[in-house]
This record gives sequence, C-alpha cells and structure tokens, in this order.
Amino acid sequence: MGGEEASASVASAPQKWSDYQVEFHFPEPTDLGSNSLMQLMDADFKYPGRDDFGLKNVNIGIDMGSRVAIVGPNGAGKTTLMNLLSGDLEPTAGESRRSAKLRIGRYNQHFVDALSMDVNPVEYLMTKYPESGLKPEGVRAMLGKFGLSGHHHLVPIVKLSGGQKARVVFAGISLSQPHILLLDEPTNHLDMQSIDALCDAVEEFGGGVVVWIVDNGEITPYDGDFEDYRDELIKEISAELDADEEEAAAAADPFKPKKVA
Ligand SMILES: Nc1ncnc2c1ncn2[C@@H]1O[C@H](COP(=O)(O)OP(=O)(O)OP(=O)(O)O)[C@@H](O)[C@H]1O
Repeated sequence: MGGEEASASVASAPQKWSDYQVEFHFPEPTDLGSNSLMQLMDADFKYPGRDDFGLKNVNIGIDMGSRVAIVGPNGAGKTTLMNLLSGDLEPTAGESRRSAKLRIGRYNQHFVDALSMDVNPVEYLMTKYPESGLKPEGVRAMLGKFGLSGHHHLVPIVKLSGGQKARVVFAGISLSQPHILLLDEPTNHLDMQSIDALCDAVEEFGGGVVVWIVDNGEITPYDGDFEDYRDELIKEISAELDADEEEAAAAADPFKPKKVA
C-alpha cells in the first residue's frame, strides 16, 4: 500500500511528514433505537449462472461501536461482500437484517474513480448533501480538515488527483451522517498524516466500522486491532519512502552503484 500523494511529496522534498494539518472526523451517529445495526446470518450468495464463485455461510454482525476488519486477496469477492453488507445485494440463502433508517457511508476505489464531473468539490457536496445545511464556507472548512487545500475547493473535480478526490469522498461520507462506515482499502491514496487522521477518526467514531484490507491470504478477520493496523501501514509506507529516497539519492550521485531493474 502507499499513496500517490506520499510519493509526490517525496519527489518535491525528501521529508516524511507533510506540513499541513488534517483532521478527519465522522459525526456521532443518530440513535436508531437499537445497538444492533446490521447482520448477515448464514448468508450465501451466488450470481446467476456463475457456479465458479460464491460466498458461503457468511456471519457478520455490526453494532454501534463494532470494529470489523477483514483481510483477503483481490478477487476474493470483496465488492460482493461489501454489497451484501450495504444491502445493494441480497443473499441467495440465509438472512440479511438492517436497522430501518440505517445510513451507510461507503468508501471504495470505484467511488473515487467515478468522481469526474465538471462541478467543483463545494458545489458537488452541497448538491449531494443539502440536508447538511452547510453553507459554502462550512463545506470548505470541512474539505480543508480532510486535507484538500483551499485552491482545490474551486477546481472542477475532474481535474483533481486520485488522492484529492479521495478527500472529497471522505468529506461526503462525513456529511452523510452514517451509522456504519464500510471502508474498502481506504488508505491507498493517502499519505501518512492522513492515514493517521483516518485511524483516529475511525477510532473515535461511535457507529460501526468495517474495513477491508487486501492481502494475499484467504478472507479472514484481521488479527489485531486498529492500532496494529495503523502501525503496519505506517511501517509499510516508511519502507516505501526510504526506498524512494535511496533511489533519488542514487540518481543524484553518479558514483553510487545503480539498482538494476
Ligand atoms: N454482476 C455480476 N454477475 C456475475 N458475476 C459477477 C458479477 N459481479 C462480480 N462477479 C464475479 O464475482 C467474482 C467476485 O467479484 P467481486 O467484484 O465481488 O470481487 P473481487 O473480484 O474481489 O473484485 P474487487 O477487488 O474489484 O472488489 C468475480 O469472479 C466476478 O467476475
């Protein structure tokens, strides 16, 4: 994992921490009258005509305060599982229960890629979440906290980088006042400071959180807590940054032996 913004900041200045302030925040969810938010019980899922892929016997319960991290490889059916959790797909056997009035804040790469419109982030968020009641200045303050610099608030979204669009998606999730966060590889586009801010926000969030982490093994629950996950990500990104710095130093020094690709 790593972020395009992390590599970009290394290219311009070899430092590990950017000098801007980020503070992700998801508001305290409204009371739904029950601690239990959603459940998949003995759920199976199969696409019609696809006998080579299916999910079997999935049991996941998400309550207020739940933290569920799932580790699995690409191709394991992550989008399908996330769609079952969000209610976009219904199980072909077993049961799916969801609290009435449940709001789910969902993050994935497809949502980031799909943000390619001519309106700017402020216009986009104000149109999509009118119930937030925020004025443009409020939306801009929020975008700033999610790490989108002021200049980019008024640039058409189509011109933003993946990392900048990711911040717009996160700000939108916050404005939607979710009870559950479904986060599919949420750190891909983020630099270390933002990953730290996201982990803090997830930790303090009063609702339920499901995070998908890609790894090469089978689909399993993550063996650790969010602190462990944060430490792992930061270790990975530090190693990537060190490798980038070494490469940059080698490129600048004509006498240093070069790595052969
Ligand atoms: N609507 C569909 N109809 C038939 N098969 C589908 C459909 N959507 C996905 N699949 C198949 O189901 C399997 C799992 O797909 P899914 O998108 O859930 O997970 P994934 O492969 O882990 O992808 P991603 O990493 O993009 O989430 C794949 O073999 C895919 O081709």
